[in-house]
Amino acid sequence: MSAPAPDPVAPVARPAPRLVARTVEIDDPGPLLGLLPPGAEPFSWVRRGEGIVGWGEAARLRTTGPGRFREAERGWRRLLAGAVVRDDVGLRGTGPVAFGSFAFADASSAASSLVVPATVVGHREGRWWLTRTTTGESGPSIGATIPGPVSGAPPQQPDGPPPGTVVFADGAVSSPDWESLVGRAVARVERGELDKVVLARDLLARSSTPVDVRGLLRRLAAAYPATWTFSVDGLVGATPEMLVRTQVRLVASRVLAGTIRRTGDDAHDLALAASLARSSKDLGEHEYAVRSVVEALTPFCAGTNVPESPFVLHLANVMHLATDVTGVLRDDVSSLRLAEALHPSAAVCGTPTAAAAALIDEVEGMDRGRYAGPVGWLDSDGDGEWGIALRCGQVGDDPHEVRLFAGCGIVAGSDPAAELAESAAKFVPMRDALGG
Ligand SMILES: C=C(O[C@@H]1C=C(C(=O)O)C=C[C@H]1O)C(=O)O
Repeated sequence: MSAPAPDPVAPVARPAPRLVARTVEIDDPGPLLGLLPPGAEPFSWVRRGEGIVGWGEAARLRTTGPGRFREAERGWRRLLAGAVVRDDVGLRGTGPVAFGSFAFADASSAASSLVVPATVVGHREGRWWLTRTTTGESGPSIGATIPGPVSGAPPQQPDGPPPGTVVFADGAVSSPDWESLVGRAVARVERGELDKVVLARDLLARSSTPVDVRGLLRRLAAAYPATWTFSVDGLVGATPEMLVRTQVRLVASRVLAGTIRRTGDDAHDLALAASLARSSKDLGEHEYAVRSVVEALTPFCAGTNVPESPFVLHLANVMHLATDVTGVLRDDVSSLRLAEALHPSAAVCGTPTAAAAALIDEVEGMDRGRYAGPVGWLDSDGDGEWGIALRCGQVGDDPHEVRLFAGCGIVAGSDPAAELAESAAKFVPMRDALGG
């Protein structure tokens, strides 16, 4: 006689998955981005060769809506509560880590995620490490097992295929329409409805061959060494803007706002940098962004340090006014909690935040998805690094397609044609990396 079928309504005991992570020190395996294997979704957070890369998936948390940060953080803590960790290195970013990327808007249809890769390789301060993480059901047996032995460094991978031929098409809004909506936003600012709004546009890239994200990352890192080269769930880019980084009780944020295009002529670019540093329009736009970050950080800090005037950050395509804000945290607060508090800063939304967000909703004509949202990673202590997802593109379900994004801060006196040209300059990193 066969066994009775299980009662479909009987409660099934389903213990939370248990993370089991092991970190070991390894010899220099060569460039981190060269380690990403073909055929696996790549995770990356790398600047000047340091940072972390990962592949494979041990665990994934998916959230949406206004509670997307809190829910992700709760999920991460739940995963860690039962984790079995052996970490022989003990640096920031060793032990289990989650890469994350969060939607810009509460109402976005894009899901936000925290993903724990099965393999992570990291490099910082002259040391390299390898973390392998698995998930099992919790229970007495798995609790006793640490994966191992962890073998040596993974090998460097051969270069992927060369980029295909890429054609670009308008995204949600054509260039002339975007210019006119910028004009309408300038009028609203000049009427006093708000001080600043950041408006973005998208471009659709179609490649003759499937896009190789690993190749994009390598080309972005080579051309933009001052940026953080990221890849999380198909969102790929090289951001110059650090929303928040924590290390024990120290917190830092790099605020950018105020932009000028480079010409390629060094002497002329130096003169442009000097004019940017004196431009009252750009200094005003920058001040809004710095203030929004300082106001969001202050409740968490025993003290903050805000330089009196910005410096000029030189990238290959543009130069930005930049301010590095630092602080000492009062309490044990995670980098993700701080990213939530800081998002959206006036660098990507505007001032006042609610009015700017409403105007973006009203006129931009697209869902930003995870563009301009926090992207980065956090570890089991809550320390991590969260950039703002800029100079990036979202690889589609069809790997021949990438949706690129760029935006500009609009204040009183902004010129729509100049803003369109600035947005074009901000597309350059991804356009070049795609081979277009
Ligand atoms: C919105 C973007 O960039 C932001 C807007 C800037 C500006 O308007 O000057 C500068 C840097 C970023 O904070 C983007 O790159 O898409």
